[in-house]
Amino acid sequence: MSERKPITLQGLLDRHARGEKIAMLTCYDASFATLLDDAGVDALLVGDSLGNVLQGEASTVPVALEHMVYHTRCVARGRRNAWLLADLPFGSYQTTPEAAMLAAVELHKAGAQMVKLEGGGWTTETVRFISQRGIPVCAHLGLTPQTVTALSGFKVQGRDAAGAAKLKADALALQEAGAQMLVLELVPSALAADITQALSIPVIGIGAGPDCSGQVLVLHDMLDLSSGRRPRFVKNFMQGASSVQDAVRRYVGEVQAGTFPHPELHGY
Ligand SMILES: Nc1nc(=O)c2c([nH]1)NC[C@@H]1CN(c3ccc(C(=O)N[C@@H](CCC(=O)O)C(=O)O)cc3)CN21
Ligand SMILES: CC(C)C(=O)C(=O)O
Ligand SMILES: [Mg+2]
Repeated sequence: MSERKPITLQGLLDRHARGEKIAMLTCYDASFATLLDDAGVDALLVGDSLGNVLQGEASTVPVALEHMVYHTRCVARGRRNAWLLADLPFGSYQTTPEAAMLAAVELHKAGAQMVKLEGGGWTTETVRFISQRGIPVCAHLGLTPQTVTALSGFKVQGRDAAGAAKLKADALALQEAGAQMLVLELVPSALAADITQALSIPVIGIGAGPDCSGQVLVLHDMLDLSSGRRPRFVKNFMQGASSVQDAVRRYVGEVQAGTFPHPELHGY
């Protein structure tokens, strides 16, 4: 692994063009950044899920920009080669594209190579604004946890024909607006496959079936460190693993081979 070179945006898009799956995990500190990177993880996401797994909050809503900047800096110091993304937290991009840009600049200066924001059609203007000004953007559709209140819970999205059509139209609009990656969360596998086929940018799934361009999980979930109920899309990679490093290597191997997620065990 040590001969790996830092992944650039072009390198990531080239891998996608060759049909290689992208293995992403969330990461919040320097120690794990180095471990995950050495285990072959392609992309590290400083997720606002740190609100849940680090801060003990019930949702990602309370997470502040300063928290995201702090953890992005921690991960950036430990990272060697993996592509580094960070979530724009709730409130930092909803008001205006200008406000979103200022928040994106803070994350970018802290080391994030790409910023991720949640939401459909209304975010296209913001995605265009940020990406045109030099910071790569990842969109996030399907279950958007920051709007869990309005969505009335953590539920599968795009189940009916109208919802599915809206999701696909939003995905195409976001790609057109300059998004260079899309996270698709908690949608039926067939819909995720259809959207992945329709887009040229990589689509990273979480609870979206095996036919995406790559996968992401929350680190604490796949290492079985999250107490309580686990969503069905999670697999415990510590089961049968000899170490954390081994568990992460297995995750990378299964994502690259297309054997995780299993359509019946982890799909909708
Ligand atoms: N630890 C952790 N893991 C995550 O995957 C995660 C976070 N935190 N925080 C932010 C969001 C919230 N996410 C969630 C939260 C709950 C469900 C959930 O309860 N899913 C159920 C019901 C789905 C349904 O049937 O509608 C499931 O069985 O998957 C899914 C995703 C994903 N993200
Ligand atoms: C689950 C991923 C996609 C995320 O947004 C997060 O960890 O915050
Ligand atoms: Mg997030």
